[in-house]
Amino acid sequence: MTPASLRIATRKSALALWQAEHVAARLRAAHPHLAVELVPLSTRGDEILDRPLASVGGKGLFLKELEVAMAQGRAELAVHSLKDVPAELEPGFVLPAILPRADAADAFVSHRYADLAELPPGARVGTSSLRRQAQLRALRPDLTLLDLRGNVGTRLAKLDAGHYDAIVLACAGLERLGLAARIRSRLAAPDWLPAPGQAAIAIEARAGQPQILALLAALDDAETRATVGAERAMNQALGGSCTVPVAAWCVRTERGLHLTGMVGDAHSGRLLRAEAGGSDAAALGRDVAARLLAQGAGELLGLRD
Ligand SMILES: NCc1[nH]cc(CCC(=O)O)c1CC(=O)O
Repeated sequence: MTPASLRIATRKSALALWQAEHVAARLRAAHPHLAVELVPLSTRGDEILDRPLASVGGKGLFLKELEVAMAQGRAELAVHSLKDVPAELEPGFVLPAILPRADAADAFVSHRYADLAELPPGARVGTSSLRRQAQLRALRPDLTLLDLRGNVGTRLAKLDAGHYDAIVLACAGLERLGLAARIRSRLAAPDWLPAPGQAAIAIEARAGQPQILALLAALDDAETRATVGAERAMNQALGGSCTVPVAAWCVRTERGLHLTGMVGDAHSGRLLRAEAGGSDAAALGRDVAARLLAQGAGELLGLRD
């Protein structure tokens, strides 16, 4: 039986609520008779704010409580930033829809400086992402990298309070929150790569409910699924989650999918890069992962903790 209403489990940050509202609006537009409501919840990833996420460990820190809500029948779906979704889902869960990707670049945000090159030697840059730290180290070994956790608003407030000369955030998050004016410059491919799946919103639901999954699949964007699928397959083959210094960027060209991948070391700034083309997203992801491993990526990934 087709359900008359759907409940969306979401985190309570402004960005998460924006994304859940966006999905709710898209679902109402696709299914005019469907009632859609939000179920805001707190996750461990939101509560632990005093440590870098990489040190908290455990994949899916932002997902667990939302999956519990779905398992207990308190919600039919959850909305996530795809980059926070581990390459391997918990058993019994699927991603019936991946929405069209927004700007996947990172943003350089600063009051005094227009871009990375303008920063004076030793400038203080805030980010707790090992992926961003590794790329900053590689491009500017002189910088002082400082931890910066919290939701987007908290991070901007810490920059505004003078704790940093610049910070790095996702462009997509700033744009969704109406904060695009804070972007001084974009850190983008080919010089800089995003997290696998960055800027894509994913819907998660329990497997085995064909009617519900069919309603949700109406929002799926096949093109985004293919490109982020390659990025996530690469990450999975490297054993990655959002807490390892792995970056990936896949685009569609006239000749098919093209994937560039990177593995870095946040301390030394050593970066390994590989790229390849292909037609099958999963095979392409494994291909680029194998090229990175052949260059010694396993050692870098093992070194990180
Ligand atoms: N880790 C937090 C997170 N998860 C997704 C986004 C941005 C939105 C997106 O990538 O879809 C952010 C904020 C950031 O990295 O600045």
